[in-house]
Amino acid sequence: MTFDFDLFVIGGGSGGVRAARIAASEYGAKVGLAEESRMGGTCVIRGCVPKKLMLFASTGGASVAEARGYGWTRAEAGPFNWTIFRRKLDAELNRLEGLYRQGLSNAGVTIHDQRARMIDPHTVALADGTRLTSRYILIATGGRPTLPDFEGAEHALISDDLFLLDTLPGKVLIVGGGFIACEFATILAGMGAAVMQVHRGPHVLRGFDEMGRELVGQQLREIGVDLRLSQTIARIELRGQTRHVTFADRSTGDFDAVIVATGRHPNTAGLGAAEAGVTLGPFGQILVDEWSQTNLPSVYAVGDVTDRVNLTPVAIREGHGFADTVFGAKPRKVDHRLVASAVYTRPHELGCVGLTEDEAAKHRAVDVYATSFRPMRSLFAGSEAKAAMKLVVDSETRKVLGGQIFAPEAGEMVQLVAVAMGMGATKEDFDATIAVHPTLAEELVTMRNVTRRVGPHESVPAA
Ligand SMILES: Cc1cc2nc3c(=O)[nH]c(=O)nc-3n(C[C@H](O)[C@H](O)[C@H](O)COP(=O)(O)OP(=O)(O)OC[C@H]3O[C@@H](n4cnc5c(N)ncnc54)[C@H](O)[C@@H]3O)c2cc1C
Ligand SMILES: NC(=O)c1ccc[n+]([C@@H]2O[C@H](COP(=O)([O-])OP(=O)(O)OC[C@H]3O[C@@H](n4cnc5c(N)ncnc54)[C@H](O)[C@@H]3O)[C@@H](O)[C@H]2O)c1
Repeated sequence: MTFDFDLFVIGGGSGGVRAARIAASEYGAKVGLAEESRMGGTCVIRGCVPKKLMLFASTGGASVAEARGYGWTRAEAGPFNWTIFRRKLDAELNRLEGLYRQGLSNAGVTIHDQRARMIDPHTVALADGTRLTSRYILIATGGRPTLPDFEGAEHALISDDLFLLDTLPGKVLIVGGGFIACEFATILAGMGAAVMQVHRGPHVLRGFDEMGRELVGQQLREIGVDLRLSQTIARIELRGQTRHVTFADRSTGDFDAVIVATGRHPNTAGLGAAEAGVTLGPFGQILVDEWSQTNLPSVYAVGDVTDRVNLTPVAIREGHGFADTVFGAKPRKVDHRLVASAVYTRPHELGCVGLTEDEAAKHRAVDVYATSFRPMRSLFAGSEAKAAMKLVVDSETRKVLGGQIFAPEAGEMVQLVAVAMGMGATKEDFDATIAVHPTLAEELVTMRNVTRRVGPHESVPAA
């Protein structure tokens, strides 16, 4: 049987672009790709990249305050100009989108700037009605924000909208306690908005290590966010330009904008995958095996649409692994166990890798090494902000099972801890490493004493 393509990719985000480019440029496959919006997907256009640039912009005030603490007595940030930032942000995203397109074109990928839907295990239909056949189909359609079901939810913004604002709202309500809610509360507070954040649970960042959950919540309050825990939103009413919000406990508040960041779900609605015979999970995710293959031999899926670990580098690795396996005869699975990540809050961010203390202690005896201190740089400038680090160590094998870092640029540090842990480093390997001084990261190799022992040998007191 002949096909129009060897591979047809649905979705031009992190996973889809990488798979298409590698299959075409390294393995000579004839590849088509459909993207219904902008090339680059969530990360480049409405996720990691613009978010981090906004974060950098939001730290101007804090940097200047620190400079004053070092003797630059007349340092003054003045007001933040969103219009100038937006113009530069748009230009940067256009540049990056151009690079993604160029990369695909250079690799010989045929780009279709429209929505695609699956018809059968070898056929897709484009929005203009064109039908195309392919030996393999890769679904890489990502995820979409989940809107909670409350009255007036249509008056709320989602994270996609924040990069397109014409003006910065003065008074903002953020709903949620995950990555996105905590990062945007930090960003908007840094840019000068009055921010209230409501989260239904007792601590932000469900699923993270307790240490980080408590410290991020505390820091949000310290930077001026009015964090309300165990609280939810019941209704939004539009009163002129104002969002009048009623909370679950019947208290009310008026805001210029309400931002909902209550999770994301796999983007499979209207995709035709289920109708074509692909098995979906209960949340609409495409079910795949360790090779990213669905129940249909010709159909694979990578990235957020599979709801494994929803991060850009994971989607990229899955897309690359798929291309190597299917077109390069180099079978490559993705190991999802030791994926490091960071929550970009300020002044300290949270870097995490491996097991949390509670996860590790469920099945084995664990030694926890923890430290908390005021970093030299901010302390000198007059800040009381505390950094914290934790290593979770298997008592028997001495392997480091998890690392938590709450500090400036913790994402940069935890990346390197992940390398050591991937190589199976023990606590003694960390101890044998001579510190770089004076740095924050040296604490990772100088924590000598066990702070506590948890798990099956919990009764044994720490030395
Ligand atoms: C605000 C925010 C901040 C984030 N920050 C980080 C971060 O700091 N670090 C990190 O690692 N991750 C971050 N993420 C997560 C990261 O963006 C995703 O994990 C990553 O983009 C997933 O890549 P993907 O290829 O699976 O999907 P996506 O990048 O979402 O790409 C899917 C693409 O498919 C297109 N599409 C969908 N359906 C169709 C169709 N039927 N036809 C044609 N095209 C279609 C979409 O338009 C989209 O471009 C963030 C996410 C958000 C929302
Ligand atoms: N720095 C990063 O790497 C980064 C940053 C942002 C996003 N992301 C990715 O994007 C994903 C989505 O982020 P997110 O913050 O939207 O999701 P999340 O799953 O991290 O958090 C969702 C939050 O919404 C709350 N929630 C859910 N339903 C609710 C309801 N009905 N009412 C009130 N609260 C409700 C949850 O309790 C939770 O706190 C993340 O899981 C992550 O994979 C990564």
